[in-house]
Amino acid sequence: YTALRPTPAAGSKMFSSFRLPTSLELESVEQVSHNVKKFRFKLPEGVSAGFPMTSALLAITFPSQSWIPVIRPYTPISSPSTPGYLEFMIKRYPSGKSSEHLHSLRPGSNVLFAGPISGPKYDPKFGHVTLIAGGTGLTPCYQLMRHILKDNPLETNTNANTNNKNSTSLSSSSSSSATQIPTKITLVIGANTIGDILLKSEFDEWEKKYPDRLEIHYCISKPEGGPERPRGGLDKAFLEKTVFEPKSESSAVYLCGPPGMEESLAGKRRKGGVLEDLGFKKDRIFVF
Ligand SMILES: Cc1cc2nc3c(=O)[nH]c(=O)nc-3n(C[C@H](O)[C@H](O)[C@H](O)COP(=O)(O)OP(=O)(O)OC[C@H]3O[C@@H](n4cnc5c(N)ncnc54)[C@H](O)[C@@H]3O)c2cc1C
Repeated sequence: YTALRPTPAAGSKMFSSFRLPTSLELESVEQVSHNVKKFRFKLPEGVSAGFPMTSALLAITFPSQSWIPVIRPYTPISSPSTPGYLEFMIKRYPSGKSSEHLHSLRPGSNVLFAGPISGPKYDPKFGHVTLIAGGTGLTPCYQLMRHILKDNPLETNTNANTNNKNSTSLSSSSSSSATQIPTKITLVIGANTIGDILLKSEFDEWEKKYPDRLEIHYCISKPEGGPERPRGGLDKAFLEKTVFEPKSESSAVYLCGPPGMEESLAGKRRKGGVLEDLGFKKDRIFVF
């Protein structure tokens, strides 16, 4: 997987190779919804983030009421190969030690970052990737999607795969085929309201730009003007209707969301769970 580490431009350095926690200056803050802000931190000149897929960085903060540092992982939404800055989408939790502190910061403040810490690996041989996200669980899914669709648009997939709902054929062999098949993506998003969906305009744009590679399903628990769905709407019945046939050797699923959602889909202590019931292989179920 080291091949997935982005190649820096000649002469540039990578933040992820810094050994010690590094203080970064907050360049700008944008309120994107009632409880989410987008933060842009300056990277030193000529330095790109350079983290491997998938990764998060650790923010080390010192909220005023806390005498020990608070350390929390956050997923950069900016490209690892873009020099000059790092961006995050961060939700404020009521009484959240780290998130309330970060939301109180103004441009010019500094935050200490360490890492990266590695999340689940991504293999370009996956012909079809299903991403299931609840709440801020969208940020790692966004990071991986951007990598698959944009940063590495011409990845080679040598395993034949099932790429549409009507096809149930398995990869007939793992041997290479001459054709290059770009990885397809199904994204399933769970949120309270449409307004709570982070990065919605980016997803809309990608859906238009990559109609043959990307399909997005929304599971909204409080739809405007419609009946409320019970909490935990990302259940077996919903996924059965939306997720592609996961029977191919090259299908993988990644999920990130509240602990209850992860447990129900990936199983308690990763045993059983809805995704296995739906036919995903255990070693192809990844939790961020
Ligand atoms: C790998 C990884 C990547 C992450 N990336 C992001 C990201 O890009 N953006 C982002 O906003 N967050 C992200 N998180 C979550 C983040 O690390 C913190 O957990 C979150 O900001 C809350 O920390 P806190 O100190 O503010 O809250 P705490 O002081 O730890 O908790 C305060 C209250 O909030 C509740 N709470 C805390 N976290 C959650 C949660 N995830 N879901 C529901 N309730 C919660 C707690 O139950 C508690 O009641 C990520 C987490 C992981 C593990």
